[in-house]
Amino acid sequence: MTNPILATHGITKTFGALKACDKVSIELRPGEIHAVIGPNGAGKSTLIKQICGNLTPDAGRIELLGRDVTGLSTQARAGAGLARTFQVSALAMEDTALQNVTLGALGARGGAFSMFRSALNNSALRSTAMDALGRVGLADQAATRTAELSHGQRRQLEIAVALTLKPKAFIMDEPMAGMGAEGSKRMTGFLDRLREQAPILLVEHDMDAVFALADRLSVLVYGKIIATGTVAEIRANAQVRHAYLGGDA
Ligand SMILES: Nc1ncnc2c1ncn2[C@@H]1O[C@H](COP(=O)(O)OP(=O)(O)OP(=O)(O)O)[C@@H](O)[C@H]1O
Repeated sequence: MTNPILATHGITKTFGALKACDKVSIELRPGEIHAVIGPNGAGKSTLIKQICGNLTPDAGRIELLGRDVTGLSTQARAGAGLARTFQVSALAMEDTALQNVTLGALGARGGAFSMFRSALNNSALRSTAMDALGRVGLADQAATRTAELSHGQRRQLEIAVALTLKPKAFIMDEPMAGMGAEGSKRMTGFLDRLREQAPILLVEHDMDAVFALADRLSVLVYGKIIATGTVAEIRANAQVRHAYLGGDA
């Protein structure tokens, strides 16, 4: 089997007496969307925070492209290719779409933030940024102020910023949150195409989106993965139906 792009090996995190993550092992393979689902408080955010470096596991390790990144900072992990999106929007609303992505590309090149205005005229950065905008379908909006973009377009713009870092894996935290039915449908189509750029570890409560997108799902309940499998396997899993999806799922 192909080597995973990202893997956790038995990561565990306790808060006092609570095991929020209990020996969680999960793999993200090339080209796949792997969804992590589970009831509120199951430990999904705790898992993502450990993968991205916002929380240190008590035990276990995290590997990106076979390299142990457990001890690395969030920035070092981002530099190594881990792109987390939708946690907090870092977009500058008064800047254009192109300016926002150019600043992202500047970050990718390790430039000092104070130099950023002159970077907006740097043609290499500009072409990297235009390429990223094109890849998320926002080339026509390059000169549009970010504040004028729709909610869904801003999410696409955040992904364009992430693309300038040449991500090896996307970690997405509820990309459908705050979207209406139409927006969710558009976003689903968008993420379906995005997996060609890098595989996606997806935490999402919108089950229609999850079932439409996920190649594999892992079900987290009380900090433990109770099942990993395809949509069909998970739907048919009696333990999952009992613990999470409800008898009729
Ligand atoms: N910093 C913390 N200190 C203490 N307990 C915490 C902390 N962070 C999370 N928890 C607890 O750990 C458990 C898992 O929380 P977590 O936020 O990871 O769940 P979740 O699956 O992401 O939930 P949701 O779907 O509601 O976002 C919960 O019981 C939560 O109250």
